[in-house]
Amino acid sequence: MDITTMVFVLALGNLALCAALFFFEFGGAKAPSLSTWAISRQCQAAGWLLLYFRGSGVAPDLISIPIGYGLLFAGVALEAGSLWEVAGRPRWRRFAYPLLGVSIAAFLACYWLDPIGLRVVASSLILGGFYLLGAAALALGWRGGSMLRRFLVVTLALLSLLVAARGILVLTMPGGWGWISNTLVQALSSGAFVLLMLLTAFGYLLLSREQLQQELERLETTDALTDVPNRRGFFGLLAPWMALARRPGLPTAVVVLDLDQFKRINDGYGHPAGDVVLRAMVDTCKRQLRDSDILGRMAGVEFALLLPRTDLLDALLVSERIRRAIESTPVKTERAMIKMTASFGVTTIRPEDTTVSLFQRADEALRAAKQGGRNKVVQAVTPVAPEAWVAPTA
Ligand SMILES: Nc1nc2c(ncn2[C@@H]2O[C@H](COP(=O)(O)OP(=O)(O)OP(=O)(O)O)[C@@H](O)[C@H]2O)c(=O)[nH]1
Repeated sequence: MDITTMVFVLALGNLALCAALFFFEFGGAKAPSLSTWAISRQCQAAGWLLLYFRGSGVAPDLISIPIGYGLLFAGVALEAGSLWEVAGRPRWRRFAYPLLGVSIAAFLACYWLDPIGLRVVASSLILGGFYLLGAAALALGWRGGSMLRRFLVVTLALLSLLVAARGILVLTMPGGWGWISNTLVQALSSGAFVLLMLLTAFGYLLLSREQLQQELERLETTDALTDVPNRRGFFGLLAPWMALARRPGLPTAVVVLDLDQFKRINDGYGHPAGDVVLRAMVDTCKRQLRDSDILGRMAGVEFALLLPRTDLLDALLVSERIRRAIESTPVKTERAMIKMTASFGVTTIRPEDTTVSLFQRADEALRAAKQGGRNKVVQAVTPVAPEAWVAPTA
């Protein structure tokens, strides 16, 4: 395949991607990285198309080269940017735009000085460099990353180096290096562009799908509003401590807490304000807990605390500390400073406990706290051991 056909393939490939993205239903919440990526594809499609018109003699060099390459640089820079966005670095524009400006200026200077040799050097190094930046963004998630991500990092890096190698070879050995002629490197670099187009497209889409899958899995066990384990997540984390309670050693405490008269907050200030209060309450609780303690949202405004290696007395002290912290930390919302309180039911896991009996006991204590006037910490009633029970005498 000659170079002009290769460039045509690149233009058509990118145009096809643009068309698919145009008809893709973004929905209400359009991911910023996806919009950036769509724009990057449009720039690349336009750039390659202009270079194809130049190759087939339709567009004059003076227009097609600066504009065509400018669009290509912008497209590849934005593509790298969308990968930085996916990697959780939304401020990539601060660096990418100045770098793109400098790159275009350097390319124009090289083109003006030497329309063939230096132009090839500059374009290869700039494009290879931007692709390498995209690979670097993916490499940030190497540790703990999937095999797909690692494969993409390695192949993108190798192909980027192949693209840049053309520029380095032209610069250092204009006549080629042994059997590695410039024509061969040019063909390889064009092939690399096609592979880069396919790999970045499939890679980006598969990585997005992978991220979505991970987020769905996370949401199965995490409460979306407060970002703490939900009922299912909490029970999962509780299971090993239930098993451990059958062995001798320090007990593990479980506390159930419920915000008092929350309906009033919702009715008085609105549901969004209620959500703000819930999030703030979780922050307040977390500040009072150890790293090993676990806070979970059981339902509505009821939360549970798992305090490993904590006896009843310490659990009561922790609960009292949290109660006071909640009471003395009004939450700032758009409409008002909202004060709130919470009630607590405290118990420890017993060897014979099931999750049902454990929570029944804690819930009873919580109910007692509510009935006793709210904003209270109440410990669960300890059952009387059969041997300690003495029948009353008549
Ligand atoms: N804003 C907001 N409100 C919630 C959420 N989940 C549950 N609620 C509300 O929280 C209130 C909980 O009310 P209850 O626990 O029945 O009673 P309460 O008003 O808190 O009174 P006591 O528990 O008896 O002190 C209900 O009005 C729910 O609609 C949520 O995610 N966000």
